[in-house]
Amino acid sequence: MPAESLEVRRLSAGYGPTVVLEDVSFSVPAGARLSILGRNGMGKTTLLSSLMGLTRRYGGEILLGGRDVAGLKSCDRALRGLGLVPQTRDIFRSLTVEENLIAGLKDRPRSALEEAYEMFPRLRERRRNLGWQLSGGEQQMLSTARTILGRPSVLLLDEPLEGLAPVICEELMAAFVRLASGGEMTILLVEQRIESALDFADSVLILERGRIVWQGTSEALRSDERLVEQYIGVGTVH
Ligand SMILES: Nc1ncnc2c1ncn2[C@@H]1O[C@H](COP(=O)(O)OP(=O)(O)OP(=O)(O)O)[C@@H](O)[C@H]1O
Repeated sequence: MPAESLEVRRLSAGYGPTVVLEDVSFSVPAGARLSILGRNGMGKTTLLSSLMGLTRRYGGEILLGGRDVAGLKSCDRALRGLGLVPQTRDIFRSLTVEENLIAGLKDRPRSALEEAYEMFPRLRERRRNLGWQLSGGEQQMLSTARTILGRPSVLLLDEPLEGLAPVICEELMAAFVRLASGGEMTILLVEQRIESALDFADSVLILERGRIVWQGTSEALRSDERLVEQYIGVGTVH
């Protein structure tokens, strides 16, 4: 499935009676890369979960390739092309690495597993190990690889670098950039490391208490230290 555009219009969502996201609107062209920033607890994970249909929606539209998927169940959104790599690394702990990857293939041939092993050689070495036997970083690799194997048209990444060694982080970010620039996927990234987030993305949005307080290009944010300090709470971005 090639990359598709994503447009979110006035989305409000939360958990049970608690509204977390309010009136969130943004759009990402097909094949573009967006980073979502904000301090802890500001709603970044809730935004990705809401796009995937895992929260309660109070209002708004989610247009994937121009068609509203907001009324669809999570599994149907996945079939339409949305793919989430959650912060919780939801791998099957009692299945092997290879069985986990096979579960992500959807209707693709088994030979496609090679793509995952090329991206993460460590997973090939551990392909007969069970999910629970993997380190945190390896679980992160497996969760990411399994979602990418399904070839989503819009990929949602929730802190995919957590627990990975710096050299693997760099390789992984380069792989994400290639997937987007090759027109294969549109990518939304939640990432705490602001430098990685800015290096990765064309554009950025900042969430504060469930609302978008700033949207613009990575370059514009990089050159405005005041904004970074105000909304993200860190100093200079180099
Ligand atoms: N399952 C849930 N039920 C009720 N409230 C929740 C639930 N998950 C998150 N929240 C609340 O929603 C708000 C936003 O949380 P969220 O996890 O989306 O923030 P975040 O920006 O991703 O934070 P972090 O950077 O720490 O991961 C917080 O106030 C949090 O307490």
